[in-house]
Amino acid sequence: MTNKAHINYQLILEQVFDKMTGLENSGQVATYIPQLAKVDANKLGIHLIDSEQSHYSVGDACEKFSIQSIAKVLSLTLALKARGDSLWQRVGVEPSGSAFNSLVQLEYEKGRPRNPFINAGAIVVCDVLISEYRQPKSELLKFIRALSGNAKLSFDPAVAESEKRTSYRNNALAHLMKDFGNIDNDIETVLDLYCYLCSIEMTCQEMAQTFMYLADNGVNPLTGEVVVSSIEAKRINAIMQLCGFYDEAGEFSFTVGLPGKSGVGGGIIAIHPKHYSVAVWSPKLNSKGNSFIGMKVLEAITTISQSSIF
Ligand SMILES: NC(=O)CC[C@H](N)C(=O)O
Repeated sequence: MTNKAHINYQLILEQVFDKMTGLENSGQVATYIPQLAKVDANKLGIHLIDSEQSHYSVGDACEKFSIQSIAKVLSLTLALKARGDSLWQRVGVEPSGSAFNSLVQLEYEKGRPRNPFINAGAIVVCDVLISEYRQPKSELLKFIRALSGNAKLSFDPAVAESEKRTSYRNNALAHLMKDFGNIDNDIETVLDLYCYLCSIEMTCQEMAQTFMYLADNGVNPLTGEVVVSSIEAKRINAIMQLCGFYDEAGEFSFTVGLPGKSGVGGGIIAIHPKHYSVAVWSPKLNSKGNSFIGMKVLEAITTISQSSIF
């Protein structure tokens, strides 16, 4: 990796953090998963790791939160390792332009989700993981623990069970896809894995570390292990760029200019390939389900440091 030498990221993060405390946050915490509504809405953490493995941190960067849809990048990576290019027969790589849990396109497009980051696509990816692994939950944890360097990372069963009880839309998506022949396994088993996947908890620091393989051509910089080929890392970043924010992917590209992925827990991961990975957490969401302050933080970081991919 090359380094954007001499950028003082710590100073930039502190500047950005101060700027955010003065900003009105008109977002709302997600309440449709009841357990998520219990979070302290005023948290803000940012953590950046550069190409030399230097860490920069401000605010609540060491507090755990529910990573929700950000985990879909990790399940996709594991499924790609198992299936390679044949995975794309089941799920596409086009932006949806729709909400993360929308049903509309799925019927028109015969049960093949537009991409792996909308709920329908991530549910198909979970179906693939169940077909590939005897114990997909442990396999996922093993994979994510190796990336993060933390052998204790885990699911939050309270969040997973809370989501399972209220997962009406995800049930509808899974049933529709089963009808089109795009779900092989039992729907309850698939949704169980999906809800546990979304319930993984991490701190901003752990998240920035976990995703460093996408800043480092597919290599886990902690171990030197090749997680995916550089071509696959490029492709995953490309899908994040185009699909990581649902119907706000254009806005994220426009204002931030990095591949990224959001979750309804208020987290966002963004990658500057070959330079850094940055995680931000602020629980209140805008109307598209993306962290209101998180988007502003990343816009400020790429603007002040003049380091976007564009
Ligand atoms: N955008 C998200 O983070 C959504 C994930 C959430 N678990 C859901 O399925 O609704």
